[in-house]
Formats: sequence, structure tokens, C-alpha cells
Amino acid sequence: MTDPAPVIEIRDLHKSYGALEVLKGVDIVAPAGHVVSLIGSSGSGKSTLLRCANLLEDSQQGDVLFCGEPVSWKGAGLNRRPGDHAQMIRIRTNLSMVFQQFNLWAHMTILQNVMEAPVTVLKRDRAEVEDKARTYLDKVGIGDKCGAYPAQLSGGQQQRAAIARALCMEPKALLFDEPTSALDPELEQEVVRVIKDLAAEGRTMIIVTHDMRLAADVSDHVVFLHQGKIAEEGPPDAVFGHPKTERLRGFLSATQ
Ligand SMILES: Nc1ncnc2c1ncn2[C@@H]1O[C@H](COP(=O)(O)OP(=O)(O)OP(=O)(O)O)[C@@H](O)[C@H]1O
Repeated sequence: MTDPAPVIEIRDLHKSYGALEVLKGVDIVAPAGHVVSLIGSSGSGKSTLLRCANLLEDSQQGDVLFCGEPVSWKGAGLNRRPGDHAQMIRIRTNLSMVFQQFNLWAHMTILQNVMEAPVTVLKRDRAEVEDKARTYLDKVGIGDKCGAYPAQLSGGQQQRAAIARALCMEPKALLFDEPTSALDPELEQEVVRVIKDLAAEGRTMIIVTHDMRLAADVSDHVVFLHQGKIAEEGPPDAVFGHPKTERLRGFLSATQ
């Protein structure tokens, strides 16, 4: 059976910061409903790749396609001009990102945080957005925290609020950048459960993670990045159960 149509396609992506070559020609495809996890040592370029995918960073070479449409700054003909803003917002709306450090607004309640971008950036109807926001907060298990401020929540609750905020954009795909790395182990599991539920619903996701169990449990495809290149990839059973390269075997034994 052939895979469903790709939602995200990354083709031959190259990214440098000055003389530092971080991505050296990376190809990744995330078909609709699939979960792709990116694993690899610190500094291998995982976060940079996600940031290029949703236009937080520009790349020097290669393409990022969203539902077949080029979204790299260069590929989309974007030039950081004011007129390009609308297209950038459309792309970011469809590729909603969850960050390691939650990035909630401290001066807003949890409900306001979740509603902020759909109401002020996307100009959606406030009452409809509020209904959706409450539904997504219930879904991630913190429906009773609508009126609380981020500082009044645990890290796990804050990250679940950040996931509700990403869902409230009604994106076509979710990008997670180490969503559990800033959490204590017991809080980590609350967030892992939510991500597993999203995977079971058939959401398209790319997850950068240091949590090999999470990658093994939720992924359709696992990509092992080493020094800016794909060193090995495949279904989780193969990557974790039968690693082919010495490099991946070394990485996996170091992370156990
Ligand atoms: N804005 C930047 N300017 C200069 N160098 C950067 C910048 N962002 C990242 N780098 C460098 O690029 C390399 C890859 O960083 P990146 O954050 O993508 O790695 P990573 O695999 O996500 O690492 P980690 O697992 O530690 O988060 C690192 O050497 C980092 O120092």
C-alpha cells in the first residue's frame, strides 16, 4: 500500500550559521496521519530542522514543502517584506509548534493564552474560539485551569496548555521540539500521554525528542540525525530493535 499524501516534505535541506554547517542535505517526509520522530545527539541539528520547517529560520539550500507547496523563505518567494506576513502566518498556522519551554504569556490566563492567536492573529470569532479552547483544554486534562495563570501551574500542566494552544490553531500538522525535556519524570508522563492520544487520533506530527520510549511508542518513522545528516532511519522496531550502524548502536546505548 502506498503512503498517504505528504503533509511535510523536507528535501535536501542545508542550513549554516556562518561557517558552521548544521544541516548537510536532509530529506524527511511526513505523510498525512504519520508521526516522524527525530532523534540524535545534542547539536546534531534536530531543532534547527524543525525551525526551518515552520519559517522560524531560513535555509541556504533545499526545499520545505507543505502539502506540496514550497514554504522555505526562498522557495515561497518570501523576502521578509510586510506583504509576506500573511503567507507566513498561514504556514505557521498550519504547522503549529510546541516548544520545550512552553512559551506561555505570563500575564494571561490559560484560557486567554489558548485563545490569543486564533482571535488576534487569525481574526476568528471570539465565542467560537472560546468553545474550542475549552474543549482542547479539557482534552489535555486541564479544563479546570482556564482562569489560572501559567505560574500557578506545574510544568506538565503548562506544557499541556501549550499543546491545547497549538491545537486551537487547528493545524494540519504539529511540530514538537523536545516537549518533555524541561519536565520532571512524573510530569513528563502526563505530556507523553497527551502526545500518544494525538498520535492515536492520526495527527500528523514531527517530534524532536530525547525520550526514546516516546519515539518508540508513537512513531511510524524514526530518523537518527548525526552531525547534520541522516545516519539511519526506519520504522521504530528496526531503529530501536535492530540498529544497523555502529553510530546508532552507540547513541542508543548512551541514552539508556
Ligand atoms: N541561532 C544560532 N546561531 C548560531 N549557531 C546556532 C544557532 N542555533 C543553533 N546553532 C548551532 O547549531 C547546531 C545545532 O543546533 P540544534 O539546536 O539544531 O541541535 P539539536 O540537535 O536540536 O541539539 P539539542 O538536542 O541540544 O537541542 C549547534 O552547534 C548549535 O550551537
